[in-house]
Amino acid sequence: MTERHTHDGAVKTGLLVLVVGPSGVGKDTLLDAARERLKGAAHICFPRRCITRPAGSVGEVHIPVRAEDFGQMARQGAFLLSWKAHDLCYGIPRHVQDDVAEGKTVIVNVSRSVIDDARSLIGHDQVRILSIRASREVLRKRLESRGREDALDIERRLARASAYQVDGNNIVHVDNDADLETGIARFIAAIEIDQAIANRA
Ligand SMILES: Nc1ncnc2c1ncn2[C@@H]1O[C@H](COP(=O)(O)OP(=O)(O)O)[C@@H](O)[C@H]1O
Ligand SMILES: O=P(O)(O)OC[C@H]1O[C@H](OP(=O)(O)OP(=O)(O)O)[C@H](O)[C@@H]1O
Repeated sequence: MTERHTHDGAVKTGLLVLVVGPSGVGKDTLLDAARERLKGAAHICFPRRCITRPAGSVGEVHIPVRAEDFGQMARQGAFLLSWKAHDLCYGIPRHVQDDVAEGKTVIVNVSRSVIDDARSLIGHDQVRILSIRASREVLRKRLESRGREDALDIERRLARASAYQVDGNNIVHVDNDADLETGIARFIAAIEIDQAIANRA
């Protein structure tokens, strides 16, 4: 277990917080709000993801990577975690492992399919899962309102919603089925619970 001692002697245990949930549930929106509201917490970081999605697309600010370069980057060890979804490739930069080892809390949006990989790489006790939930009807409305995908891609994303079950330990479910401010408050509260647990570690 890696720890970092702050100026007041408090012990900060490194954490990798994985934000997961079906497409359209609100992961990126909640992360953007948390990034803004927690920007004063120096030990909490929200790294950008490498995605083969064109720069400037609707939604998250990501690190654009050309599809023809992604495979080589992965083979060269550029990513701690990587996966394919929605005809895109996603990578979490390798430095995240060092950030956690230095005692930081790192919060990232990942596929449900890589949760066990993260637990194996980082250690079960240092991985927390924030599982964002909303009904299928809400998912459809949000994907349509987002306007980033066409009708076929929306149907494919909705079909994928039930493709994975989130199980194991250190999971906090966050229901994002109400108004946005309520969802943000619940999300921030879940992060603060993780911080309290880490401080007691
Ligand atoms: N609680 C909420 N209430 C209303 N709209 C929301 C809420 N959470 C997210 N949204 C909207 O739903 C859409 C999908 O959110 P997004 O963060 O892109 O989801 P994900 O990253 O999980 O695919 C966006 O247009 C976003 O503004
Ligand atoms: O494997 P799953 O758990 O179904 O997740 C599929 C993908 O959706 C999310 O990405 P992204 O946020 O770019 O897509 P979204 O905004 O449509 O959720 C997540 O980071 C995965 O890359």
